Amino acid sequence: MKLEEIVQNQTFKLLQGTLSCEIGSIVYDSRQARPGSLFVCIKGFQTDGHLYVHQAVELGAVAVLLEEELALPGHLTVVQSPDTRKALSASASIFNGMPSQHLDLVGVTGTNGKTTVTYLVKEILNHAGKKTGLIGTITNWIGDRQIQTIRTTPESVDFQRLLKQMVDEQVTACVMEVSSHSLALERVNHTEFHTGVFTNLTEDHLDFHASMEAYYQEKKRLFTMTKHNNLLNIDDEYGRRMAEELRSEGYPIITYGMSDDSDLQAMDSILALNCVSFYAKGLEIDRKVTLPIPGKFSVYNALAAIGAARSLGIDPDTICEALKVVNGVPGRLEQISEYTDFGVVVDYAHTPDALENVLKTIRQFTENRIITVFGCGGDRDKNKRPLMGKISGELSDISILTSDNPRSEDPMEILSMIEMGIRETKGTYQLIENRKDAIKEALLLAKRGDVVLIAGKGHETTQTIGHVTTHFDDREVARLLAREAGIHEGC
Ligand SMILES: CC(=O)N[C@H]1[C@@H](OP(=O)(O)OP(=O)(O)OC[C@H]2O[C@@H](n3ccc(=O)[nH]c3=O)[C@H](O)[C@@H]2O)O[C@H](CO)[C@@H](O)[C@@H]1O[C@H](C)C(=O)N[C@@H](C)C(=O)N[C@H](CCC(=O)O)C(=O)O
Ligand SMILES: Nc1ncnc2c1ncn2[C@@H]1O[C@H](COP(=O)(O)OP(=O)(O)OP(=O)(O)O)[C@@H](O)[C@H]1O
Ligand SMILES: N[C@H](CCC[C@H](N)C(=O)O)C(=O)O
Ligand SMILES: [Mg+2]
Repeated sequence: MKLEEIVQNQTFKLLQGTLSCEIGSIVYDSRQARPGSLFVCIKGFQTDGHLYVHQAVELGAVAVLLEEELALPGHLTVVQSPDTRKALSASASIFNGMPSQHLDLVGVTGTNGKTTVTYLVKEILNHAGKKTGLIGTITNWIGDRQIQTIRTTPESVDFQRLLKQMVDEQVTACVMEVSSHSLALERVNHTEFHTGVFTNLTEDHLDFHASMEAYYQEKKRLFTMTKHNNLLNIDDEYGRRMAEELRSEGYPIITYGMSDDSDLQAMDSILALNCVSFYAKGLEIDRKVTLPIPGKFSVYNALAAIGAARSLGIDPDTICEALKVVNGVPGRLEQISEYTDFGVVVDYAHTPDALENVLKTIRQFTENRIITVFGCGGDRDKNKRPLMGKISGELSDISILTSDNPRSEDPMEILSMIEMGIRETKGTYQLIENRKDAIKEALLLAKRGDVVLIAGKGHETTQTIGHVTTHFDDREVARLLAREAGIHEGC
């Protein structure tokens, strides 16, 4: 595609060269440049893409889109933009043929529940016989083909390319997680969402967003990009506020929750050990729904999925049949079946709200004590550390504080921040920096009827300490320790 076509609707200044040059790929990382590339310089949080133009040119880039003027070889085309992040997403969308216009795209945002809701929606759409795409934290899917991912919501170039691939492979609907980072960093601009879903908004990512208000405003941006419906959880205070604001701004909304004024309402919920069931009223569902995932929050996730599926025109019978038999989501309330005397559950709760919900859910079904192993990520929101400590102290019988991707921070420093919160409670706790040792200790302490909750890493298969990332999977560790314990007893 010619550069003039790519930048046609953008504000830019041609500094040198010609817009009629042919572009074969768009890259924002100099290391990805190849002959025919357009290299877009992004001023980032860690470094500045302008520093790597020469590497991109050496690798074959023929054009550069930048913010700051640089002295560059005369054969290059150089275009200046006031905001290269915005220019990147606009260019990526045009370059890939505006793929979001050729399939039904559902965007799910909120602090907790995005991955779970996207999995539920995908299962419903599969059940309805649709070839479906999924973009999110654990993995991406094009129909039955799995594609690895490192981001919850990819950078615009990678995102638009993936959507185009889906369109090329006859995917008719895609459901994706839209993180607040992606909204703030313009990753999903120039995208047409069929339906938007808001799960909830609670404390997280305040390292990145200046305040809860800023976090809320970023999330809200998704709902100004939707063509058909916006589904909002009005039992959440931010969801209710968003519904009121969007309604008065003229955007289409559908509300869901347990409140009487919800368009889609869950009534008479039954929360059982391995499932939830409720009567779903509204959106022509009007019947009992069962979901084989426990916890009150599963009722909300199911409502969100039902609403999204109805918005896409899926009939109520298909939705309910699909929900009845859904598979659990990897690393979300995943039980480690090797343990029979006591329960062992791995869950991705890494925010105060998620930890509270998951502990309250487990408490309902625990005969004896809850032993919780958890930590907090380094180089991430520090405010949540004492909050999570307090929640675990109040809702667990024993807490074992340990490392969860300490990244560049001192692991013990993170633990002492969590400890500040737990100290406000009467909870018993230990600090064990090494995560495997911490899990082992919890399993040694566990007695008949207890539940060991290993929280924070869920499906993750790595642990990052300093700049070193090694293989680590809570589920594997728990299974390995079960085998070791078995061998030990056998002797
Ligand atoms: C805060 C944040 O999201 N940062 C993202 C952002 O980084 P950045 O803009 O600061 O980039 P940078 O590293 O300073 O580099 C600047 C530019 O130089 C380029 N560069 C760099 C080195 C080089 O040799 N050549 C080169 O061209 C880089 O490609 C980049 O374009 O853009 C990068 C490229 O897309 C991302 O990799 C990076 O994600 C970082 C690693 C990250 O950890 N992001 C997390 C917080 C994130 O996005 N998480 C959300 C989930 C959150 C949730 O809901 O829970 C997600 O959607 O995944
Ligand atoms: N609707 C919900 N409300 C509150 N907590 C939830 C909800 N759904 C799931 N959780 C809890 O939050 C954890 C994370 O769930 P999930 O992965 O679905 O959320 P997410 O929004 O995708 O998270 P991330 O931002 O890390 O991608 C789960 O392991 C569970 O403990
Ligand atoms: N999407 C979240 C995941 C956190 C998971 C936790 N295990 C950690 O590493 O902090 C984030 O990037 O903040
Ligand atoms: Mg997720």
